[in-house]
Amino acid sequence: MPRDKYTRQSLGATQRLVKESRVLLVGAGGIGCELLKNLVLTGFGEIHIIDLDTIDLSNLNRQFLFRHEHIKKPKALVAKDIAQKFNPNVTLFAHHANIKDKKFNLEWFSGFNIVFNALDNMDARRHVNKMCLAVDVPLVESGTTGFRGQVQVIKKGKTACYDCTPKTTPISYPVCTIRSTPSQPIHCIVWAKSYLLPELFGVSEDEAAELDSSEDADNAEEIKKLKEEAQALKKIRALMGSGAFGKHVFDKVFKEDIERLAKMEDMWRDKKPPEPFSYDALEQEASVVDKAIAQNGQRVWSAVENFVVFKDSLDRLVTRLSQEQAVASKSGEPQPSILFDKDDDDTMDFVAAAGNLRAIIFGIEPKSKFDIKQMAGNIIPAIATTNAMVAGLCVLQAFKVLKDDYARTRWLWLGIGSLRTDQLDPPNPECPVCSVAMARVHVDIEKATLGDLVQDVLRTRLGYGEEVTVMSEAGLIYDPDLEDNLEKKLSDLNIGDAGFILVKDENDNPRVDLQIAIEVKKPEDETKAVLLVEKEGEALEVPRKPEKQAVPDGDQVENDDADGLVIMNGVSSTAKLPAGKRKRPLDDEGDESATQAKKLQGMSSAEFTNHRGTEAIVIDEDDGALVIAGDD
Ligand SMILES: Nc1ncnc2c1ncn2[C@@H]1O[C@H](COP(=O)(O)OP(=O)(O)OP(=O)(O)O)[C@@H](O)[C@H]1O
Ligand SMILES: [Zn+2]
Repeated sequence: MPRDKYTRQSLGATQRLVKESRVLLVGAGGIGCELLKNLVLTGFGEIHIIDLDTIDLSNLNRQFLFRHEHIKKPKALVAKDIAQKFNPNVTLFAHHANIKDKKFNLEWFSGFNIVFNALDNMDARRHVNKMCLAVDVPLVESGTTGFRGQVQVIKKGKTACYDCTPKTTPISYPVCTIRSTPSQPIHCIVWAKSYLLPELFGVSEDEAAELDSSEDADNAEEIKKLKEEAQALKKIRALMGSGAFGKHVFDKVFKEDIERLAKMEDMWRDKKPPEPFSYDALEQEASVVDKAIAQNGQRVWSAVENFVVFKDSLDRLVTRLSQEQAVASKSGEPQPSILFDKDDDDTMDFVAAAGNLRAIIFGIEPKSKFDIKQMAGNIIPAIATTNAMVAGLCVLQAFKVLKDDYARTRWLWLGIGSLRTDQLDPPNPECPVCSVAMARVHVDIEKATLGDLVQDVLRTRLGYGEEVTVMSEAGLIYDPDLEDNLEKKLSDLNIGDAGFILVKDENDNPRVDLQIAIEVKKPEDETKAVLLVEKEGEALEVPRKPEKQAVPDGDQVENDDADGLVIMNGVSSTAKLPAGKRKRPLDDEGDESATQAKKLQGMSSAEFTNHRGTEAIVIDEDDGALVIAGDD
């Protein structure tokens, strides 16, 4: 029986497209391993895998292509070798490299039918987004955080791109919650990590991203007091090195500041006021506690155990800072500071113990060091099944992409126990990446000057007037008052293969911004050093900016309810569904605990910013099989 009998049966005509396709998979980590397996088993003809990393022990629990003997070997190469065994009929290529490497230039990207992102960072995602837009190759973008995940199809001119939606900034907390009225363990942990530790050993609280000052004006009186408190702590910092430093710090933050807060009766009308600690009382009990307790990260420490770890870690940090200061003074380097790092035991012990002492003062449940490490380090566990589901959804979307059926591609949101589908947004007309016109130029890098680009391409070929500015990735390189660079070679201006140039038309009735992708390749017309790449019969024209930018229609997709699906058990309700299928609305709408968990975990993911809460549909077959309505 031919190996592809079943895929042919289930995919029909699409199978030929799959077989003939050339795809790129960026990232061979959690999602990447699952996705590669799916692509190979589905029979995608040629698959390129790229990953810059080597295999680590911690990857083995979910990156199932890797085994213990592969540790320290390149992910891309091992993934290729293992996946190849699943299906000898597909051709695999592995690249152990950074996708941002110049050798992966536009020409290389343009050779793929689809690109899949299975990455873990915004920088690489943005790069791939930009490259795919520049060569008009569709991109299937995906990501997971814990039990949540998403898949987004990106197609130039038809859908929003990765940069069309602003990405959320990391989670922050109001200053007053952290400094005066904590109510949850995370507030005490953030206090220790982003206030106390930096005040004593690092940069000032003003620079801590986790502290949100936007409500300061409403609490002017309290904020003034808090500033005074911080000033007093700075004075104590000057005592570092003296024998009594630890006691000074302790008394300041766990006694005096707390006594001041406890006196503010208004604050404690509905809750128990904080109770200060006595250094001497704890010191008496401490003699029976071994400081090695710090190594027991699973058990929640008692007040006195936290006290011992607090003093011990403070001593370790003081010694370390004074040694680093001595070295810096000798070599004339700037004064060092100690920053929080969850994998640095000294800072981790300090944050755990100080955070717990504060929690006990405010009647908040203390946590184990292990739990505090997760919270302080914003560690969100990677879940193998979430990755697997997201990887499966990527392939389902890819079938529609291959058929050029963008009206049916969807934005998919995997939640806790649910899967929602959403229409893809049209491109955002304000997007700095995809709202601009795009062009490619071939450049003879030995000869080409900025003048060639401005004169031959912008003025002569595209009809730009005098008032034009040109920017490279490093900044402004040309405007009517900055003509010095015109005679310089592009290479001398650090513009090379896979670089981008942004052109802004400053004339009356200006054109939209133009992004020019640079490709180092001798132009076909040998008389030219820079040549615009144009498809035959499709001369590039840069449109004028509309008077008032209207939101374009994009490729409006129909609202096809039956295309939505949710994977869940259970039944209810009726709707526009194929006969024999049943529907019920999502049940994690307004899920407080999920929202809270997301906040606590510092889920900064842009992944969830665009969620519009569309009602989703459950489709169950009577036999329990999942049906994907609308996927023919
Ligand atoms: N610029 C890049 N070029 C190529 N591969 C990249 C680039 N940036 C990230 N990656 C790869 O993308 C993959 C993302 O996978 P994943 O999110 O599972 O991360 P991980 O590093 O394997 O696991 P974790 O971060 O949870 O320890 C990683 O294997 C990483 O090496
Ligand atoms: Zn965009």
